[in-house]
Amino acid sequence: MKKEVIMPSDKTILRALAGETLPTPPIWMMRQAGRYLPEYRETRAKAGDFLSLCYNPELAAEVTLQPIRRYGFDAAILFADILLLPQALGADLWFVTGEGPRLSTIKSADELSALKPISDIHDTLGPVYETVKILSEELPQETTLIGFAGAPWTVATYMIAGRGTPDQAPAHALKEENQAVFEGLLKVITEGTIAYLSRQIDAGAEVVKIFDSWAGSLSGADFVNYAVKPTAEIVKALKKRYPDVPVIAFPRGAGESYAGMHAATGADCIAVDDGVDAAWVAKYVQKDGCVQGNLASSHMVTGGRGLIDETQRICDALSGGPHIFNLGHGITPDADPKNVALMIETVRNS
Ligand SMILES: Cc1c2[nH]c(c1CCC(=O)O)Cc1[nH]c(c(CCC(=O)O)c1C)Cc1[nH]c(c(CCC(=O)O)c1C)Cc1[nH]c(c(C)c1CCC(=O)O)C2
Repeated sequence: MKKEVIMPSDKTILRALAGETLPTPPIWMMRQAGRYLPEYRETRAKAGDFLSLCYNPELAAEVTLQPIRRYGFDAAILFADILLLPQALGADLWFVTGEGPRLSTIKSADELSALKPISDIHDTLGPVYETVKILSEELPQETTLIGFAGAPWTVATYMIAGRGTPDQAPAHALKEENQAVFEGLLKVITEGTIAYLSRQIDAGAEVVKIFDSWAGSLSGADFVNYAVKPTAEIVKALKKRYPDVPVIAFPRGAGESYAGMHAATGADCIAVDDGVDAAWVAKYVQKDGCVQGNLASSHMVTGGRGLIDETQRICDALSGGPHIFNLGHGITPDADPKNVALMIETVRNS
């Protein structure tokens, strides 16, 4: 039988990113490959630990595909982590079970200059590009492949503190106490991210997303200089090389500063967290282009009528423009896989 050929422009995620208002929003979910899925836990156990999974192209591709098989999401996101880039730059990286990441820290000019040159990062990141390549061959043809990296500020907060922090205090302290080292580190991460995302695109990523998970802890001029500008620089460099590859920017916690972010960053789509109301997003953000979001991930734990009503409310509020349905942040390990199916069913019948 002749296989129906789906052109890239028929992929719903790419159509939304190009600015099209679709009758039903396409959907994917942050951390869709993760610990809430028994099949993920099984593959992770086979890999040994989280980082071994990230650097094993066959198994990383397998966990990326699991939520696509189970749910038929419209996009797959490469399975990797934003902290692989610091590791590729020479930082030590390990994960403490139940606690999160640990890294060697960068706080001085000497530590900054001891990082590897950008051209060396691909030695470490090669397996990630291989994962992308496998996925671009194995994904269903209607599924869009998203590559990603962390935004410089967010990655810097981990490199400076050596771990996740509730308030990013060590990064704020370095910013005040040694601006040259702080800005030098952002510059290295910015250049590394451009190189890293370029290789992901070369390997087959059709969209890239920049995660600025801690953007919300910057305010005023700092928000502009350290969240908006580095992301804008990455977008500009990628657009120059790959004018047709859409970029999603996620300045989490930006609040009112989400307004104007399309123009400020040059991104095709702004992902919004659940700290802003969908009706507000429609009026002040979606008027400028595609938006992605923003169901609170707690609904994946609680489910029921609350999940259905809130999903419908978000779909309705954002139905007048380009919208990709997603959570406001990653799904948590305690989520019930049945609630994910309920969310998808609700979106597709909205
Ligand atoms: C800040 C950040 C990190 N990583 C990431 C961010 C930005 C997004 C966000 O704010 O959540 C991004 C990320 N991390 C992971 C992905 C894969 C793709 C996806 O499914 O979204 C993506 C896009 C896998 C992962 N990254 C991590 C896991 C869990 C690891 C495990 O299996 O034990 C997964 C599936 C580990 C990780 N990685 C990181 C932390 C703080 C942790 C520990 C917290 C936790 O355990 O959830 C750093």
